[in-house]
Amino acid sequence: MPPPPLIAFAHVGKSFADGRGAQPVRAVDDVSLEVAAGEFLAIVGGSGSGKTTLLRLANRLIDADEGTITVEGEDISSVDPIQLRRRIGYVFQSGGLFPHISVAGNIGITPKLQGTPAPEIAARVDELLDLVRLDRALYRDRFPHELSGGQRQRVGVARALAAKPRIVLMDEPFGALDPLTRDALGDDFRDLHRKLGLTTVMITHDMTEAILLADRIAVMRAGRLLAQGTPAQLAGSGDAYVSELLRTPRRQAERLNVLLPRDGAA
Ligand SMILES: Nc1ncnc2c1ncn2[C@@H]1O[C@H](COP(=O)(O)OP(=O)(O)OP(=O)(O)O)[C@@H](O)[C@H]1O
Repeated sequence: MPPPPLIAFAHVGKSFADGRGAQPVRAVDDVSLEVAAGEFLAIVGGSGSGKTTLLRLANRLIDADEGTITVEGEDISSVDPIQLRRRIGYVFQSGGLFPHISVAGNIGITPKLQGTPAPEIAARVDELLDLVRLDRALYRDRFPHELSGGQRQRVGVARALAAKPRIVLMDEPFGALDPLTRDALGDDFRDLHRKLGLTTVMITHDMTEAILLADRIAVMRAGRLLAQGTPAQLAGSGDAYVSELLRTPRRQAERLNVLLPRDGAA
């Protein structure tokens, strides 16, 4: 028998009141999705398709209207949200760092809230800076505004890992970065995912990034889960929207093959 999934959504729905008296927005609509232990899942979809809402439902930043979500086998509706969030690392789109707290303070914030003694926090911060490949001496005492976008995201990843979670949720973590930094950070995170035995769910707009980093991809549109599977399974899904999403990486790969000679072949 396969091991039970680490995260499971079963017929999950979430609507938001419009606020102007119009119909509520159906942000997530009857989504059933399982994430296995050790898996790297990407959620891909256009703006407003419900990706962030689905992610935030998993750590109870918001609560579902319908359906059941289990994390490590527990129905999260009966788990204290603060405890739950300490078991799940969360990386925000633009780092989400506290601007008036140093890099070390940002990374150590969860252990501090958990009452970890200061020397242990300091050691953990150094370990995490090494893990995300930021020079301790240079970056430990800087403030977020003294960092590049890529460095901020590295700190965001370190902070998400501080309480040693098994699960990491990432909301478009590399979206705002230049392509080289994005590539380097994606590769580094993929290595961390493997080395630490994490289970990762990452939102991205970019199908190419999803194909390159994730084991499996879930495609959302208008709150619904349209398709899920490995890139090869998606390619065979036959869904017109999924085919459209796959067209760009495919065309780019073909064009690059023609235009860009391999090293030494020019
Ligand atoms: N707190 C909220 N109140 C009202 N409507 C909301 C709220 N959060 C999300 N929505 C609506 O729910 C829908 C899904 O939003 P969501 O942020 O989940 O999409 P997304 O796929 O993550 O989009 P993006 O890629 O632009 O971040 C959108 O129509 C959005 O306007």
